[in-house]
Amino acid sequence: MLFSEDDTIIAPLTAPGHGAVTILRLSGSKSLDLVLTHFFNKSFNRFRSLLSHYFYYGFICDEGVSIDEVMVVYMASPKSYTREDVVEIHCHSSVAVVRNIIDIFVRSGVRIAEPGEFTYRAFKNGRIDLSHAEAIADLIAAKSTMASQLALRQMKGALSGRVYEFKDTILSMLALIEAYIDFPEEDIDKHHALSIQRDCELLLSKVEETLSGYDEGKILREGFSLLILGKPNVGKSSLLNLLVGEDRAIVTNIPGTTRDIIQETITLHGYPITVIDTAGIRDSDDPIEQDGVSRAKNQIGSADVILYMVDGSQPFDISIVQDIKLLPADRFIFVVNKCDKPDFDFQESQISNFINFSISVKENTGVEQLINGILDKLNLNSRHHDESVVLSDRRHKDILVRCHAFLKDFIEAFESGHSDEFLALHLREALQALGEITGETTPDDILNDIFGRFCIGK
Ligand SMILES: Nc1nc2c(c(=O)[nH]1)N(C=O)[C@@H](CNc1ccc(C(=O)N[C@@H](CCC(=O)O)C(=O)O)cc1)CN2
Ligand SMILES: Nc1nc2c(ncn2[C@@H]2O[C@H](COP(=O)(O)OP(=O)(O)OP(=O)(O)O)[C@@H](O)[C@H]2O)c(=O)[nH]1
Ligand SMILES: [Mg+2]
Repeated sequence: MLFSEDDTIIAPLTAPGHGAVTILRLSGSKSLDLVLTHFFNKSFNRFRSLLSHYFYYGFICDEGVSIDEVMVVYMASPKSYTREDVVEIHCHSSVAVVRNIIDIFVRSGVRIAEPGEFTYRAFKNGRIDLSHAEAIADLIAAKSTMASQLALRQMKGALSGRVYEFKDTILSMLALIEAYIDFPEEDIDKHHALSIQRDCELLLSKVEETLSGYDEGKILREGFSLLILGKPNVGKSSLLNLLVGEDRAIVTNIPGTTRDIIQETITLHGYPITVIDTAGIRDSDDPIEQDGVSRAKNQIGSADVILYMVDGSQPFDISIVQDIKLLPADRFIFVVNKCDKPDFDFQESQISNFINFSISVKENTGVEQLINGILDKLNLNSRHHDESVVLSDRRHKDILVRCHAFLKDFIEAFESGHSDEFLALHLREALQALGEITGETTPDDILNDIFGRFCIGK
């Protein structure tokens, strides 16, 4: 059982203790009556009723004692966030005031809402589907403009629109096949068979196209990590500072300056990026520095892109080749720094197998090309600002992969002339999978998990 659904619930929509005003939201059939009992105008008379969607000024009182000066808005069912009667009380943010007002309602039988419970009611009452609810959570968590735009597109139905379109196609194929189930002696006529085959192929390619946007969608939503590795003193921390736009890390000309992992999140070309600066890789007797070096190496497995930086004004250190062997070729870029120095002399042949960029952090040259190189490595430049990307959630991706497999099973069974019942089964499995995106067929434990991730008041 997820949440009980017929009681009236209350929670702050905003974080109490921060800012000037806190919004308390009540949802459920008792909301209006209970607020009317405690809401007085400036002459300290009770309001007899409230018009829906109008702001009212007044005082919340408890047994004749005024608790706070507030604004109240009533949203009559079904034109509200939850589709139930909703009343918002906009009160002052004092922790004491907020607690006192909530207490008044709890004493009258109102329950404190669980995280995600208002949105769950909006879902249960059919105002939004599940992918819309998930998009609301994404929007709240969005760290960059592009991530918030992506969430907003999903909220407006970009993903569910596609899912409903897929379902319609499957339903019409199913209708044709089911029509034949009642006449087992009849074979599917050529014309129908051709149209089923064509529809299914087209559908498969649309599902594939949607899936192909996932990598970019995931990066838009969650960003990616950029790990900076290299020998000591090559300019790793200087690059971090340049990208972040402030002196975040200590920079000195003493090799071994950085010891710990330093990470900062920035936005480049709209993508949220976590830049990770590390200790220079070398053998050292200093246990602190050694620990720093192993921390640096531990990041390799999880980083999305790895910059390996060398100092082009120094003779090529052969142990660089050893370092590079640790790095996954598909995720790493070689950067030669300090190209401003007169003794800069880097022999490309030494690393000719790798994509490489010459830069000067000091003079900020070559850095924009490097950034483009990083985005290329993640295939982001080519599809920049692509409105067609609608898939960013692992759950949705896994469902579409399952749906694709069921459709493949179907078309194979169809071409091998399996029974109509068997064919219909594959199509129903595909429909069932799609319903988990929009919420019609999502198991309760997954719903619990999704709504449990919301913050209080949502
Ligand atoms: N004061 C306040 N600000 C807020 C919210 C809120 O609930 N209260 N929101 C959320 O927490 C967000 C806005 N989202 C909302 C989404 C739907 C409805 C709503 O009432 N929808 C109805 C009626 C629409 C209409 O009036 O045309 C519906 O879709 O049927 C309200 C807010 C952000 N700002
Ligand atoms: N000429 C020149 N000097 C640079 C450049 N980038 C960094 N430096 C200098 O190189 C020295 C080392 O820079 P850091 O950024 O501390 O190097 P690091 O790789 O973080 O060093 P560790 O933390 O010791 O591993 C500093 O004196 C920087 O000012 C560059 O592009 N050109
Ligand atoms: Mg450093």
